[in-house]
This record gives sequence, C-alpha cells and structure tokens, in this order.
Amino acid sequence: MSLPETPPSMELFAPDLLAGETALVTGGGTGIGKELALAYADHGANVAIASRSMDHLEPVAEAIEDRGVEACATTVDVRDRDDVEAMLETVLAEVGDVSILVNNAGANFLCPAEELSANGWRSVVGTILDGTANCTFTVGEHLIDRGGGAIVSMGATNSVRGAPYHAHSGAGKAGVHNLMQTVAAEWARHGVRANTVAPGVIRTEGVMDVMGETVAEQVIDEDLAADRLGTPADCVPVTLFLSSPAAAYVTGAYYAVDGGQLLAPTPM
Ligand SMILES: CCC/C=C/C(=O)SCCNC(=O)CCNC(=O)[C@H](O)C(C)(C)COP(=O)([O-])OP(=O)([O-])OC[C@H]1O[C@@H](n2cnc3c(N)ncnc32)[C@H](O)[C@@H]1OP(=O)([O-])[O-]
Ligand SMILES: NC(=O)C1=CN([C@@H]2O[C@H](COP(=O)(O)OP(=O)(O)OC[C@H]3O[C@@H](n4cnc5c(N)ncnc54)[C@H](OP(=O)(O)O)[C@@H]3O)[C@@H](O)[C@H]2O)C=CC1
Repeated sequence: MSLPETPPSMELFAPDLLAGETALVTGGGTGIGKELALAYADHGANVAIASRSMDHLEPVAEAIEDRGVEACATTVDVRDRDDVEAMLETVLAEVGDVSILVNNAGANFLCPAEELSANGWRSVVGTILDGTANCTFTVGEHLIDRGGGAIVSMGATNSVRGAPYHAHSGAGKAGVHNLMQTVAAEWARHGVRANTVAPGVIRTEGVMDVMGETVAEQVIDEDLAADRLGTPADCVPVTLFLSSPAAAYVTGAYYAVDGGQLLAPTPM
C-alpha cells in the first residue's frame, strides 16, 4: 500500500485563490516548474516562466493562456545576474507587477566528490544557489518596492541529509534553505515572505536522467515510507498555500514534500 495521489489543486483550493497576482516561475517549462506554472494559472494568477531554452517554455505559455490569464515566456540563465535583471524587465513589461517568485530552476548530476571538477561544482552550485540568490535579490527589490509578496524556493531533502554523490547539489540546496531564512528575517517588515519547499524524489524527466530506473527502484524499496516516488502534482498544494494569503504568517519555513524520505527507514 502506498500513500495516495495528491488531488488536483482545483479540488482543494478556491479557483480564484490567486486572482490578481502575477507569479514568475523559473524553470517553468518542465517538470515541477511546469506543474506549478499551470496551477498558478488555474487559480487565476498571470504567470511568467523563464529558463534557458524557449523550446520548453513556448508550449507551456500557450497552456497558461488557454486558462484565460496572461502569460510571458522569456529566456534567462539564472547564473548571470545581468540576465536575471533583463528577465525581470521583460516580465514587468509583458505581464506587469510580479507578486510571487518561485525559484524552481535547478540542476544536478550524481558524481563522487573526489571526481567533481571545478566547473562541475560551479555549474550546479551556480544554478541552484547563485541562481536563487540572483532571482531573489533582483525580484526581491521589486517586491519591497511594491509593498510585499511571496518567494518560494525549491530546496531538496539533501539540504538537511547528506547523501552520496550530492556534494554540489546538497551544499547548494542547504544554501538555498539558509538564504530563504535570512531574507525572511530581513524582509518581513516589507511584507515579503520567503519559504522553502523541499521535494524528496519526484518523478520528472530531469531527475530520471540523473538517477535512472534502477536507483529509483532502490529508493522506493529502501528509503520511502510512501512506497512510491513523488509526482510534480504532489508539490503543488504546499507551494500554492505558501504563495497565498492563507500563509500570511508563514515565513522562513521549510516544508518537505518527500513521502517520508527524511524519516529513519528502520527502528534503530
Ligand atoms: C534529491 C535530489 C536533489 C535534486 C534533484 C534535481 O535537481 S533533479 C533536476 C535535474 N535537472 C537538471 O539537471 C536539468 C539541468 N541540467 C543541466 O543543464 C546540466 O545537467 C548541467 C547541470 C551539467 C549544466 O549544464 P551546462 O551546460 O551548464 O554545463 P556543461 O554540460 O558544460 O557541464 C559543466 C561541467 O559539469 C560536468 N558534468 C556534467 N555532467 C556530469 C556528470 N554526470 N558527472 C560529472 N561531471 C559532469 C561537465 O563535465 C563540466 O565540467 P568540465 O568537464 O568542464 O570540468
Ligand atoms: N525532481 C526531483 O526529484 C527533485 C527536484 N528538486 C528541485 O526541484 C526543481 C525542479 O526540478 P525538476 O522539475 O525535477 O527538474 P527539471 O530538470 O525538469 O527542471 C529544471 C529546470 O531548470 C531550468 N534550468 C536549469 N538550469 C537553468 C539555468 N542556468 N537558468 C535558467 N533555468 C535553468 C531548466 O530549463 P532549461 O533547460 O530551459 O534552462 C528546467 O526547466 C529544481 O530546483 C530541483 O533541484 C529537488 C529535489 C528533488
């Protein structure tokens, strides 16, 4: 028996939960980011999505518009601060005020620490941590100027539990968790909240490329109380909640969406 599926967010939350908001989702053309972008649109928010490849973004932008809200798709490499500033200019010009930032763009590969090249480290930590910082500082300034907003960053369970071959990814995600706490502490007085959602192992093309089916089966058998991998849909409700007025008093928090991956798998 595994944990049941998460119902579609439209069965859980009011359809107009985020009407009048504009969400910017990095990495919004694939995997978890795509599911989040479509859910924001379902609940009435205008949605901007940004990543390196327009190929990912265009079909999702069309699906967002099909939901009757405004969409913007723009390219960005979140590792580059100038690029991130240009992304925000484009989004502000095309869909107006941004009130929600989702730092979802991410990167990972499995590599023994002693074999990781300097460039391999930079590539992953640059995307996860520098990328989250670049977007948080750039969009954060806008959120402060407009008098408030919500930031949700995709962390990972490896930020609080080291795991083999995750030196770059785990360290980067730990930095994300801490960065969200810091800006939460600094920016509450500006009405800006910042929280972390930490997925466990969520079945996306990106993660399956990283770990493959054999490791996936091993994780399910040995590590997951839920007895199944997560799905992008599992990440939606908590992220919508954290973006909404229902979380008005929630900031600096860390929510694992991991099917119990952080629990000890054995009694002792
Ligand atoms: C609990 C799970 C937590 C998180 C899960 C997820 O995030 S799932 C989501 C997962 N989704 C994604 O990851 C999607 C986005 N991912 C990507 O874009 C790429 O996978 C990227 C991260 C390599 C960045 O691309 P890029 O074009 O910027 O970089 P590039 O190709 O130029 O390589 C840079 C350096 O990295 C080196 N290197 C690369 N692979 C390996 C390897 N297997 N082994 C060793 N090293 C490797 C490569 O050799 C080079 O170093 P060198 O040789 O110059 O010293
Ligand atoms: N799936 C999982 O099991 C887990 C995922 N996570 C985190 O959740 C988030 C989403 O993961 P998932 O959906 O699986 O991954 P995907 O591989 O589907 O998504 C990663 C996204 O990030 C974008 N991206 C990567 N590098 C950059 C960059 N330098 N600049 C801008 N965009 C970039 C990619 O688009 P493009 O190629 O167009 O740039 C892609 O859309 C990530 O932060 C990931 O670390 C955390 C724990 C577990």
